[in-house]
Amino acid sequence: MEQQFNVLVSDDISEKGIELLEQEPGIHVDVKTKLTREELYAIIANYDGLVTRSMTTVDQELLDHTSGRLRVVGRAGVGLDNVDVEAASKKGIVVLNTPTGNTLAATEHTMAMLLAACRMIPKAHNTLVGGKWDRKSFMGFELYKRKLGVIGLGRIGSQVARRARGFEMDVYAYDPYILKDKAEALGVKLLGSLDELLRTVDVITLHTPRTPETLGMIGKRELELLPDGAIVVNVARGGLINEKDLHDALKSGKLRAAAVDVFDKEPATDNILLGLDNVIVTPHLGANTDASQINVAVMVAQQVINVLKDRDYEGAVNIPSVLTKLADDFRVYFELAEKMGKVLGSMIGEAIEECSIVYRGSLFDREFGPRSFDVPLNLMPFSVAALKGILEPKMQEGVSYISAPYIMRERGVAIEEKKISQSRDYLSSVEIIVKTENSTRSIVGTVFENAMARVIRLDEYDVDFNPEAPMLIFKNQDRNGLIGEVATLLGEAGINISHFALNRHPRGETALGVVNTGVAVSAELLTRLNRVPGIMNAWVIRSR
Ligand SMILES: NC(=O)c1ccc[n+]([C@@H]2O[C@H](COP(=O)([O-])OP(=O)(O)OC[C@H]3O[C@@H](n4cnc5c(N)ncnc54)[C@H](O)[C@@H]3O)[C@@H](O)[C@H]2O)c1
Ligand SMILES: O=C(O)CC[C@@H](O)C(=O)O
Repeated sequence: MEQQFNVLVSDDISEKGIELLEQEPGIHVDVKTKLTREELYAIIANYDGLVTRSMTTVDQELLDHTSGRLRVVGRAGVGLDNVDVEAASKKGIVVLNTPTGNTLAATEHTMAMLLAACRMIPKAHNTLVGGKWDRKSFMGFELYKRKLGVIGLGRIGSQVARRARGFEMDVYAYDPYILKDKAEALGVKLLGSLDELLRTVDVITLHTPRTPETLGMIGKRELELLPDGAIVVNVARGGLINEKDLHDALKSGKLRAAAVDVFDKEPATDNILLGLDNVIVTPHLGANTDASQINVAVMVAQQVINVLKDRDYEGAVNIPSVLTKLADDFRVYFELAEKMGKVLGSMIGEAIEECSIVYRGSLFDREFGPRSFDVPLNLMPFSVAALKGILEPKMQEGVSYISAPYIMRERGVAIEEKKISQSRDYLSSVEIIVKTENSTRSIVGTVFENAMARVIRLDEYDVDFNPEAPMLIFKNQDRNGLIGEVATLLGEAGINISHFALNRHPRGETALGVVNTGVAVSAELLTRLNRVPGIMNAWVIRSR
């Protein structure tokens, strides 16, 4: 008899997704939305799959009520703010999302918001509905030949750029992680810095994920760089623009208008922007179209079925099945490769052109091919972990073990794997080498006999550390007293150093320091550290 699987749909998703689940033999579906936490705790142990949108919080507490039966959580949409992916991974639960399913909906909403802001359509509508025939107050802003600045030229940013070209706008972009060729193919001019973009364009539209780097990326200083009368659009994520600074720039007339779909805190019913005349707001409607809701529901339903029926699936953000198939010593390498990738990804500030992963030692001689591990692009599982680690600091929610190789390929990054049976200094090691237009960075790690994973070299520095984020890494001119100054600044900020490693460059003059900081160094402290005389560069490696 065919095995039966129970799936709970706990948020409103399109009927089409539910039908797909219902039609699948061996799957029983319950749709129970708006459950209280207690109601959810009481029934979750009966289910093999859970399908959510953003209303169900899948946290440790809920997972503790699953009694080991739950195998997959599917999120219809992109954001995983409501899912504790790490806790799910630890329980071997696959977490899926559908980042491509609502790209066009968010793109079209961006265009709608931009046009509505240019012509103040909501206000004009309200005036007429209120009985006033006022044409004088609504002088519009024409897009033809105006300059659009796209911040983040990924899936949605690229589609917005295409449509803006249809309006015959001159399109510019700032995205340090894509190659010029991609922008050129879209007819977009890629600029080297955010400041340059802001000084160049008349309108900006944001399409980056929310990461520590993009959080607050547009504030008072950045808004000042825009020409007077500029327009700002945000259909990406709350927090990318400082709301108070945006409010002030709208109020002072520095900005002509803003169109905002996403907010620091949602629901945003008492947001500071709501009282302004020249702002257009929508309650996070970017993905709200029939087509996109059908897309994400069908995609998530199909993926959930695939996981439960042991078929191939694409959208997993974690990959517990690979982890559980790897023997213990390889699992340590898998985790090490991801952490090493994260170190390099946090230190690289421009588009990657090549990425090589070199495996040394007979340990890696065996076959790790696709038949055993279902790994995309036939890569070794450790390479996938490394690629995810490299991308994560700049992407977060959009990157998974499955998507990382495809994202790299889409960005034109050449990926190479090499196995060298002999390893000179250690029994085995993994090296990741990343090339960009202006630099090459590399990191080498090994696992000692007691399963202790260590980095043993970073760039040209032989430095031994546990790559456990949060960390601070810095390069400095080798001078007396500098380490003391760094330690004092960290101490003053209440940071308790748990490990400190330092080594000189083989040719002297410079050194590299690695500090395990326990908590992430703030942006402000990083600026102060970068100002210490002799510090050439400092980077923060965050845990999430
Ligand atoms: N409003 C909505 O309902 C809605 C719907 C879908 C997606 N979104 C949001 O839209 C955003 C974009 O989604 P996407 O699918 O295009 O993502 P994507 O991952 O395809 O593209 C994001 C791009 O941002 C770039 N980027 C990262 N850090 C950057 C930085 N510091 N400066 C400039 N560029 C940077 C990346 O290189 C990438 O090219 C995400 O935040 C997503 O959550 C919102
Ligand atoms: O409407 C939703 O579910 C959220 C839309 C979007 O921000 C997402 O995270 O996919």
